[in-house]
Amino acid sequence: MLSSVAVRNFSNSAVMANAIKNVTVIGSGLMGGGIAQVAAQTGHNVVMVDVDDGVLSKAHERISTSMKRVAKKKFGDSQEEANKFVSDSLSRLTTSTDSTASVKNADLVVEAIVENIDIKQKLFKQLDEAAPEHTIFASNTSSLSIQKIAQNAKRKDRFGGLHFFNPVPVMKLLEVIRIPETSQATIDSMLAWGKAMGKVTVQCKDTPGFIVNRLLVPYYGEAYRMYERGDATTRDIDTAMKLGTGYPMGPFELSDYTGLDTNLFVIEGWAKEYPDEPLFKVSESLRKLVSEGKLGVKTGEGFYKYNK
Ligand SMILES: CCCCCCC[C@H](O)CC(=O)SCCNC(=O)CCNC(=O)[C@H](O)C(C)(C)COP(=O)([O-])OP(=O)([O-])OC[C@H]1O[C@@H](n2cnc3c(N)ncnc32)[C@H](O)[C@@H]1OP(=O)([O-])[O-]
Ligand SMILES: NC(=O)c1ccc[n+]([C@@H]2O[C@H](COP(=O)([O-])OP(=O)(O)OC[C@H]3O[C@@H](n4cnc5c(N)ncnc54)[C@H](O)[C@@H]3O)[C@@H](O)[C@H]2O)c1
Repeated sequence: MLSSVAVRNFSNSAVMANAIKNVTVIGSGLMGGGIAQVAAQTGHNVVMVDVDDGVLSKAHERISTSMKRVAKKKFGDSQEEANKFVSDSLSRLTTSTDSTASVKNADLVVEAIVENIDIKQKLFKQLDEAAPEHTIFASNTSSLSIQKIAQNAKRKDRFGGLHFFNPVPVMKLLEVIRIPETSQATIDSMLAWGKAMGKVTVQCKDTPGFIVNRLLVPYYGEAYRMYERGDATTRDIDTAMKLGTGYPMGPFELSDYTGLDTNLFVIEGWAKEYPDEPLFKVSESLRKLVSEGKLGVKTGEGFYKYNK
């Protein structure tokens, strides 16, 4: 069942025939859980997939908590409407540990599993054999090439990138990425779906980091080096960027928030693939913190300490 907002958005679009109703999200972690949540909230039928029921049950709990926050903001005055929003949204969300069975009715599959090229390629090869002809495949990868992820899938015209931002229920942006083979009909469907999800879409080619992460990596790198040289403290750099440019978090706060292991993994991967690019140089302070298990907010310490 599509929500009235989703229906209105689709009917405004030229791609009504390709409207996406059934969405399968593979991976129920930080990002997959958020994508599944927003898809269910905006009227899509969602199957959320992960490796075991324990992981799925924790994801379901996180989604339910986050939906209550969204509902409180949306229907502040009316507890009844808020409860209805949460229960209606949750009724559209089912879970599965069988990724191939989960795509049988999918119009769109969004992959948000671990950032590993071999595992992603293997998954899409299996899904390509199991999914209906019309199903669009998309990856939410932060740093890998969509073209490489799509390598083993035959449906390259129905393959692209849909890059969401953390926290998904709050961040308005969705990057829509095309590979050379992606058809215009696929791009149109992905753009219309992004709009139905309540996101603002931007389009770009399949280059490292797309738009946001391509700019974020050098920004982080310069901030880390400024701190390493002793030019300014982490606190002062963060304060400067928040009050001087209006960012909600400074580079060290944001690094701790996204996870220093994730940042290091991305930057190291690019440094290896593009050894002549000085903007992708790995920072020693980042390497040291990760080697000490200080991964940011999730471990209670990164560039800063947090109350767990
Ligand atoms: C090295 C390069 C690679 C990096 C790694 C990969 C990066 C990746 O690919 C791309 C990214 O994501 S880049 C990263 C991109 N991300 C950024 O750049 C993030 C930058 N930071 C921000 O935009 C803000 O600091 C936050 C929105 C995180 C928190 O907002 P705040 O005002 O500071 O603090 P607050 O008081 O907590 O929240 C206020 C209200 O927001 C709502 N709400 C919040 N979380 C929610 C949730 N999970 N559910 C539902 N609702 C949620 C809620 O209404 C809450 O009110 P409540 O009364 O408490 O319910
Ligand atoms: N964390 C971020 O800020 C962020 C932002 C944008 C994009 N991304 C990208 O999104 C993807 C997921 O990141 P995350 O932070 O949600 O990771 P995460 O570790 O929180 O979640 C990944 C989930 O995928 C599951 N999984 C692993 N292999 C699987 C398989 N074969 N089948 C089904 N489930 C499987 C894991 O059990 C885990 O629950 C990555 O590609 C990452 O680069 C991350």
